[in-house]
This record gives sequence, structure tokens and C-alpha cells, in this order.
Amino acid sequence: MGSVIDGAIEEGSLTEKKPTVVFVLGGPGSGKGTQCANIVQHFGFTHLSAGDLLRAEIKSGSENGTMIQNMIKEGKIVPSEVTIKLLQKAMQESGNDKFLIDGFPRNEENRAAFEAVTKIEPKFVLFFDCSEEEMERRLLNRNQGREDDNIETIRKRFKVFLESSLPVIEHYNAKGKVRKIDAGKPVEEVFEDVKIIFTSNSEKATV
Ligand SMILES: Nc1ncnc2c1ncn2[C@@H]1O[C@H](COP(=O)(O)OP(=O)(O)O)[C@@H](O)[C@H]1O
Ligand SMILES: Nc1ccn([C@@H]2O[C@H](COP(=O)(O)OP(=O)(O)O)[C@@H](O)[C@H]2O)c(=O)n1
Ligand SMILES: [Mg+2]
Repeated sequence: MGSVIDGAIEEGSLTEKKPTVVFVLGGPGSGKGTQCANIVQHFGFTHLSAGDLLRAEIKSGSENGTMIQNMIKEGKIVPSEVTIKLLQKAMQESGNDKFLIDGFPRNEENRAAFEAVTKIEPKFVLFFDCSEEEMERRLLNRNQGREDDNIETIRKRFKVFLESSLPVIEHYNAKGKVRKIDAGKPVEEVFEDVKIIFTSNSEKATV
């Protein structure tokens, strides 16, 4: 049996284990949400989509709702402060300690702020690599009634992805943390590659 002191240390913040976080990144329509649903089923992660959390925030009638709605319509990235608060709340409420954070960080500001606020480094970064042509086709057929799945906004989102989100992937690539997946294949084939990464626990860089 542990001593009183052991018990105190075990319960204290000093030894509190940080959650496991995998960032799931890739252009709009690359299949992040689809594959996350599969990963949840097989590997016991909780899926947190930054976009879904922001859309829920709009629906809840929050004071930030109008600002978020305008940013999404323009394909722009919502200030980190807002998105990180939503992610932290969802992490706390989940009761889990393994998270797939989908669609975040989408720019350097997202990345640096998350690191500064949570002190969490991702275990690895799953990067769904897909051609714009294929992503455009998928988004135009998504049929979820999203205000940003129209050709004008899609073009803006592609530009933001290239200019702001790819540098984040480069940042993690330089640290050997990126696991790149060919996301242009059918859903089942992509998931076969995803499974290998989650099963092997993936210590090696693949980009
Ligand atoms: N590998 C795939 N092949 C064809 N269609 C796909 C594939 N993965 C996802 N989709 C479809 O493409 C659309 C976008 O997928 P989604 O998972 O929402 O992507 P993201 O979250 O990256 O925007 C959805 O309608 C989804 O059903
Ligand atoms: N980290 C994030 C993620 C999404 N968003 C906003 O939410 C929109 C939709 O994000 P999403 O992840 O649901 O989109 P998909 O890549 O899944 O198509 C983005 O275009 C941004 O406007 C954001 O501002 N910051
Ligand atoms: Mg998505």
C-alpha cells in the first residue's frame, strides 16, 4: 500500500498524466471527419472536430456566433482563443484521455497558442494528402447543408490551406511527427493505411 505522501503525489498535478493528442490535418474535403469516425470505432479515441465545435457554438446562440459564422462563410480562421476554449471544454467533458483533434491547428497562431495554453505536444500528426480536384468534387457533393461548401468559399478555403495550414504541417514534419496518408483513394483503402499507423504507434516519420 502506498504511503500518505505517495497518495498525495499521485493525486497532485505533478504526476497528472497529460492526455494523448493526435492532430488530424489535411485540406477541406480530404476526409478528416470520415476517417476520424473510423479511428474512434477501432482505437478508443474521442473525436473533436474544431469546425463542428465552432458550428455548434453558432447554433447555441453564443455572443461569438455571428463572428464565427462570418469567418466560416469567408473560409477564414477563427481566433485561437475562441477555438481553444471550445476544445478544452470538450476535452474536459469527454472523460477520455485520448483525442483526435480534427482540423486544428490550422495556422501558426492556432498551433503556438494551443501549445502555450495546454502545454500539450501532439503524439503525431496525421496528414491526409489529397488533390484539390478530388477535394473540390467531394465538398460539392457533401450535402450537409454547410454554408461554406460552395465554390466561392471552397476556393478561399484552399488558399487558406496552402498559405496558412501547410506551414503548420511543415513545422511538425521538421520534428518528424507527420504521418502522411494518400487520401485520394476510396475510404476503406485510406483506412487500411490509417490502421497501420495507429497499430504501429508510429515512431518514424513518413514524409
Ligand atoms: N476516401 C474518400 N473517397 C471518396 N469520398 C470521400 C472519401 N472520404 C470522405 N469522402 C466524402 O467526402 C466528403 C468530405 O469528407 P469529410 O470526411 O467531411 O472531409 P473533411 O472533414 O476533411 O472536410 C464527405 O461527403 C465524405 O463522405
Ligand atoms: N481550427 C479551425 C478549424 C475550423 N475553422 C473554421 O471552420 C471552417 C470549417 O472547418 P472544418 O474543419 O469543419 O472544415 P473541413 O476541413 O472539415 O471541410 C474553416 O474553414 C474555418 O472557417 C477555424 O476557424 N479554425
Ligand atoms: Mg471535417
